[in-house]
Amino acid sequence: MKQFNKEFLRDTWDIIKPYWQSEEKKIAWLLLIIIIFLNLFLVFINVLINLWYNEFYNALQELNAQAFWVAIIQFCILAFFYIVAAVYSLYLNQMLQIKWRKWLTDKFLKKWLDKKIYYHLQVFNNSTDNPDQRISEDLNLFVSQTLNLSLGLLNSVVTLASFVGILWAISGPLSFGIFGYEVVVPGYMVWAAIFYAIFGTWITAVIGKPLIDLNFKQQMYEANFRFSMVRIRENSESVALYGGEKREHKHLMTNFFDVFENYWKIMVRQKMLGWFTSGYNQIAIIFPILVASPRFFAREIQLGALMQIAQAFGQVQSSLSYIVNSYPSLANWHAVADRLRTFEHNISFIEELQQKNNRILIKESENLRVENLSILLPDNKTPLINQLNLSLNRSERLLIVGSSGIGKSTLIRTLAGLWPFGEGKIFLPPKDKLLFLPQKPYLPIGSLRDVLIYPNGDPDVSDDKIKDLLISLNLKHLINHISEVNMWSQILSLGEQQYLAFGRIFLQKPEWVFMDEATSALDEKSERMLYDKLKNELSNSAVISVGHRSSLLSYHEKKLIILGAGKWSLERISYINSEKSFIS
Ligand SMILES: Nc1ncnc2c1ncn2[C@@H]1O[C@H](COP(=O)(O)OP(=O)(O)OP(=O)(O)O)[C@@H](O)[C@H]1O
Repeated sequence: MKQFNKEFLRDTWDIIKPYWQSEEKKIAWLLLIIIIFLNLFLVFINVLINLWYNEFYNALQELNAQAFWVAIIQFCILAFFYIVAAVYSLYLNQMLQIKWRKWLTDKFLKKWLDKKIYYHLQVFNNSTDNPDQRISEDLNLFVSQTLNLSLGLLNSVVTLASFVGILWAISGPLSFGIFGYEVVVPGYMVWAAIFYAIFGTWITAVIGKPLIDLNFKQQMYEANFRFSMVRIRENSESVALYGGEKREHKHLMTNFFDVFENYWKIMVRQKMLGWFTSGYNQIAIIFPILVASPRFFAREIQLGALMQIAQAFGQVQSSLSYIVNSYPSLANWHAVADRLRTFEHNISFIEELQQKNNRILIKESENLRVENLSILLPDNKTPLINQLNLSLNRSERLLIVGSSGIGKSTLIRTLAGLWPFGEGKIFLPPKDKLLFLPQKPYLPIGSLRDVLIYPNGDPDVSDDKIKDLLISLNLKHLINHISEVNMWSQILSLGEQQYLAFGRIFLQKPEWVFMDEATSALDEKSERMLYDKLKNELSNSAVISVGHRSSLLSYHEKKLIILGAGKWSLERISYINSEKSFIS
């Protein structure tokens, strides 16, 4: 098993502890205490049922009908309390699990989405595979396994302690002669149960050990297989246009082959285990009676005591087995906790990276001002832009140009506070006055209304206003679908998506608009229409655009040319005449 060292325990405790000290701590502790109480109560009823065995079977042996009926009524009462406690123990346990999971999910989601960590994890730290899986599956497993393992162990220890005493008291000593000596084994049934349980669980562990690793791999292979299909779904059009079905099919079947092959290994292993555990469990029914029978036939004990011994033996053996068997469960729990720990460590790594690289100072101000801004690649050496200085008022418009891959988007990323590599100062108006439109228009899953008000628009904006906007954006055919929830990014053309993204500007009216090739999929006429509308409706808003087309020049007053190797030049765009032709 992986090591339960100090570091592991400290990190795992750090994941467990906060919930029990949070604002939900009262209800959490109350639920936990009730669950523990119910578990102990169940053990107590088991002890009473064990005593009942004695009376019931003695009544049968003595053909005592009255005692028989009294025992039946006693059993009904015990069974009633057992059922109520068992049902509520499970119900409250699940309630605690889902509450704890909800709290942890919220915490992890916050951490992941806070300070753009999700973005930086993806771009700068590839070792965090599938954060989605960590937050959905691993948190679920962690919570359920932590509770079930600790409660299961508590239950087993208390059961073991209660029944070892009973078994010791009722089993009596076994005496036999060996080489002429009289050997007396006190409480011999206890030793028999310990021997039986340890033997059984040891063999189970030996046969079942490879299953831990196999089950872990099965989860991973299933996730890979699922993810490959999700990728096809997301890129269905591209795959269809390329006609890549054969290649995809082959790839999916290669992925599925891992699932198949691993499952086959699990099957074979489980069959081996099945031979043993079925036999072991069957023998467990007869074994204690067999071992206790000499005293029964010697008339030292009655049928009642014999059955009581058998039941107590079963309890001791099964709780001991649980404790020894918790080995694979603990290994599984360790693996889950490890994945959550690495996730947390990677988040801290990114936070450190952000701190270390915070040589780009971003401060609030009324207008945009950039002072001595140098932007580097993530190697922290290769320059994209050196010592950039520029300023922009609210009424000005800046066009950023340069060849592909030269660093235009990276400058926008830096202004947005996403790019940590470099140094210098950026003075920017407050975040709620800015709107960034990225190169790939992002349409969240939801209605067209949700798409348009994303991320911070007014949710109560009237349908009429949205309809008018859609009409003005040449999207009249969408006005009857305003409230239709859909994956719009899969339905609308790229140009239509850029229209919608642009629509956000007219609806949300930001004072500062940053656009990274936000009209690249539109024809020149549509692009002009949008920029004209922008000029008319948001005449007091500053615009910073990245673009390749010369037709964009007429909508801007300044031009920043990024030349490569850190070089740049900033120029004022001057009109030659009013016929929309320009030199810069
Ligand atoms: N996460 C990253 N890790 C390493 N290099 C990166 C990363 N992101 C961008 N780059 C590199 O930075 C350079 C500038 O990229 P950027 O996206 O800013 O170019 P661009 O001028 O916007 O290009 P285009 O006009 O094609 O959109 C490119 O060489 C790119 O490969």
